[in-house]
Amino acid sequence: ELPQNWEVRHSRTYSKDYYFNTLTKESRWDPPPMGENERIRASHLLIKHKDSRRPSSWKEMLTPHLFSLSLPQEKILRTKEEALEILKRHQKRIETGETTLSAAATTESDCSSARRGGDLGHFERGQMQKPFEDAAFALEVGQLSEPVFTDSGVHLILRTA
Ligand SMILES: N=C(N)NCCC[C@H](NC(=O)[C@@H]1CCC/C1=C/[C@H](COP(=O)(O)O)NC=O)C(N)=O
Repeated sequence: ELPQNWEVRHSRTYSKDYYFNTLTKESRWDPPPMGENERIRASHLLIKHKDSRRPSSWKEMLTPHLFSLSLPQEKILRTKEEALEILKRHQKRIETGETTLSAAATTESDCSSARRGGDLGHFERGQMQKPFEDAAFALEVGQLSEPVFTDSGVHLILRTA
């Protein structure tokens, strides 16, 4: 059995079989391992903090700062610890069924995916920051992660496919 999009082909030049990926057009002599280019789908709720790689978000722009200069992208000032506390409150509300990850992400996530209920679409290994990828690929479909830290901030991840 081969991962999705891979098939066995025969090389007449070398008179031996090889493996061809009909999607990426890649060819290999050795069979690709199962689960290597597995694609999953996930949504997330991201709470950023002052040390995030991009410490600003659509939400900060909408928060009316009466007396501060309305800079194009307000800087997020909360600490990483404060971000974790905020995320843990959302985690509890989702785990108790009081809300859903999608509803919480829509209003609370600092990622632009908030407008899609946190949906990041399908992705393979190699696309997301490693801590996020490892956590997402370890989830069963329908399972919610514990808080995950990346350079973006602190995430809750729900694997959806
Ligand atoms: N394929 C899809 N849908 N988009 C490309 C994702 C690129 C990827 N992004 C991430 O790893 C962060 C952590 C997990 C989700 C994610 C979302 C970030 C978080 O916000 P930011 O730190 O960028 O301001 N917003 C968008 O990229 C990366 N390699 O940087």
